[in-house]
Amino acid sequence: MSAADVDLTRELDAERAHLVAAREALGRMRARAQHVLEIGSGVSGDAYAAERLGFALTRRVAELADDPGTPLFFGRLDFSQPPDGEHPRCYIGRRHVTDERHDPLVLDWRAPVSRAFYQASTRTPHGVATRRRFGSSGGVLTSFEDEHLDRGESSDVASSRILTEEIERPRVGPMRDIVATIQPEQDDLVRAALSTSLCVQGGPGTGKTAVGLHRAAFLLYTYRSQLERSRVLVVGPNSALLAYVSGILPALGELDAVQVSIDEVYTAPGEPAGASDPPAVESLKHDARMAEVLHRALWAHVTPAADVLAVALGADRYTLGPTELDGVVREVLDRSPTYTGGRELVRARIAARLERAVELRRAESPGEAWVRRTARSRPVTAFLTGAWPAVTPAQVLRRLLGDPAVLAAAAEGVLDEAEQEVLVSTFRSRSRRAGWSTADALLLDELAALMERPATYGHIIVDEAQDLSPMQCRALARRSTHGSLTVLGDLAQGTTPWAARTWTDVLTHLGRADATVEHLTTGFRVPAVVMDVANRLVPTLGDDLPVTRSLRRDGDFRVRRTGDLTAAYVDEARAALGTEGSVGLIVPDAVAASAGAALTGSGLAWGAADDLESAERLTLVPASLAKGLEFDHVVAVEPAQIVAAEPRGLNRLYVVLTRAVSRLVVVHAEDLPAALAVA
Ligand SMILES: Nc1ncnc2c1ncn2[C@@H]1O[C@H](COP(=O)(O)OP(=O)(O)OP(=O)(O)O)[C@@H](O)[C@H]1O
Repeated sequence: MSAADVDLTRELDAERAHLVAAREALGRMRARAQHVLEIGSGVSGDAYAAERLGFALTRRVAELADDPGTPLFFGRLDFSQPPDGEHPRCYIGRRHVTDERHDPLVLDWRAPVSRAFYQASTRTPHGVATRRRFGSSGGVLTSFEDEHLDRGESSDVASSRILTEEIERPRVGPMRDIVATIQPEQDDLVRAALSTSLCVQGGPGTGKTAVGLHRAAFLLYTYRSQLERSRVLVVGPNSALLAYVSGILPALGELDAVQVSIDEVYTAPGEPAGASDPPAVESLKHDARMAEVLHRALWAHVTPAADVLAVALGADRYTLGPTELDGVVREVLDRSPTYTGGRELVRARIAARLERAVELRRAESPGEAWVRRTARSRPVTAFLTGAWPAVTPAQVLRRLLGDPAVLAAAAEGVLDEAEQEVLVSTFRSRSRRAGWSTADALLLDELAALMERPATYGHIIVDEAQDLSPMQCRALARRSTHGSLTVLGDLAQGTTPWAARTWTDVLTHLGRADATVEHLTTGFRVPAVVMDVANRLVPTLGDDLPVTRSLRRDGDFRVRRTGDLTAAYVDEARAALGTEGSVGLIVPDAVAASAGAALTGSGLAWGAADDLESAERLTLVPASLAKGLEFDHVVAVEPAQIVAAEPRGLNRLYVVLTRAVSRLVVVHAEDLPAALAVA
């Protein structure tokens, strides 16, 4: 061993000793939190406060859990000019660890000081002399790399072995966090202020999902007290992607974000579901024009007063005539209330008018109790039932879709006759027990929000946002009226019939037309040999879409033409299982069931794409569920059939071809789509 090697070994030993000390300190922090929890749960008093305290303490204990498979820090900064009040040397990790004197042993990656770890360069050193990155295996430090920024040394991903290894490591199990290797342009997005609404356009594998989730963790840390009340919502396209990424925030110590699929945002738990709509009807229900139709349909329930309203007090009778009643209704309508709130306001104002009439005649107030009773009295309620009836979203929608005359009145000048006709005929042809369709749930949510404003979130992060319909955007917009949004997506990967062609459309429907669109163009997932093939499709997918430049020089791409498709893909799946990492067999939706049977029949164990519990290395993925997922080895089956299956079939194929982390094999019997075949 040379003298330099001896120095390096000594240095690594010193770092390992720091890791041991940090682990011990974390253990003490956790023991203390556990102790406080035990004392706290013995404290009696206000049950609500006790429950909240217990919850906070339990969470604190959970946050301080140590994962022995991951070192507590992944980087170190030596400052030549430390920021005010900071130590000249800082270790950067997933959470703060302090010793018994409260001195920091590890700084949370989200702390302001840690920013320099991600951003420092020779040009803008942020006071950093040396940046150290640690390599590790199974929780043990195995190596480190130094960049002496003060000597003009700076490495990028390509020249850093530790960064390259992290990016190229096989993917096994769910998606992991990227805190150790966040790139400067990603870091800018992660750390944007809570008040900033962002839209991130990026090609496949450029880290949009990762950026969104790390942004959630950053915001929850930086604006803790504000967001504890107002909450963060993370929205994904489907349960398969949520299952893949749902472990990241808990691994970063954040247990409080709500993660749901887009349908879950607006599906009311109590409403029966199960019906489906033909594609044309579904698209119509996702169209922004439906908002106007629903608005009119609901407010059409408010009608002029027909009779005099009379209440008695003792022997006296007090009345309000139709003109006066209509005046009250008009005053309330002018305030643009919600339907339910407006109804209650009319009730209160009528009671107030009657109170005034009593006061005028008797020169004394009838008393608060009388006013309250009168507001709830039979005559007042009867008037409201006629002029401003209590209705539910389901009643309004059933009447609208079930009665051509009601629909015609609400849709006049908005939907043409053919559109009205198909809405009604589809609804009428449903069996009584069919329940609502997913698109109906969206309409019900729109109606419910006209009646009562929904709870809002402090921040909403929405992934695969290119696929949102105008009506889905509205459902998110009304849940973020007081908050901000992070909108992530790729216009080239739009596959829904209503997928956006421009971000301006999406942002406008989200009520954030002024949000800036940021671009990510470096791909971290798909190797260059595979990306080059997928990029051939890009010119056919939309206007002015950028191609993605892959950072990865490894990887492999093959095409296999066959007369026996099933035998060929089973064979490829089996061969792929012989190598390291995860395997995704992506098939046209129509053959998913038979592919499952073929795999099982051939003795290959496999898991379903949305099965969180599956421990199988082989996953069978219908093309429509591939979005956002990734596998080391992808076997993509029959591109022509994937393309033919839907109007945006080429976009779907682009999604399918960009799921591979290392190797892609395309297996086909039919000719390849022309856009792909061009070499
Ligand atoms: N800075 C980084 N360091 C290491 N890995 C990264 C980095 N950025 C992204 N990755 C990895 O690249 C892969 C792709 O990231 P991600 O899924 O977030 O991309 P995406 O843009 O959402 O892709 P898609 O559009 O295909 O859904 C993931 O495995 C992610 O962990």
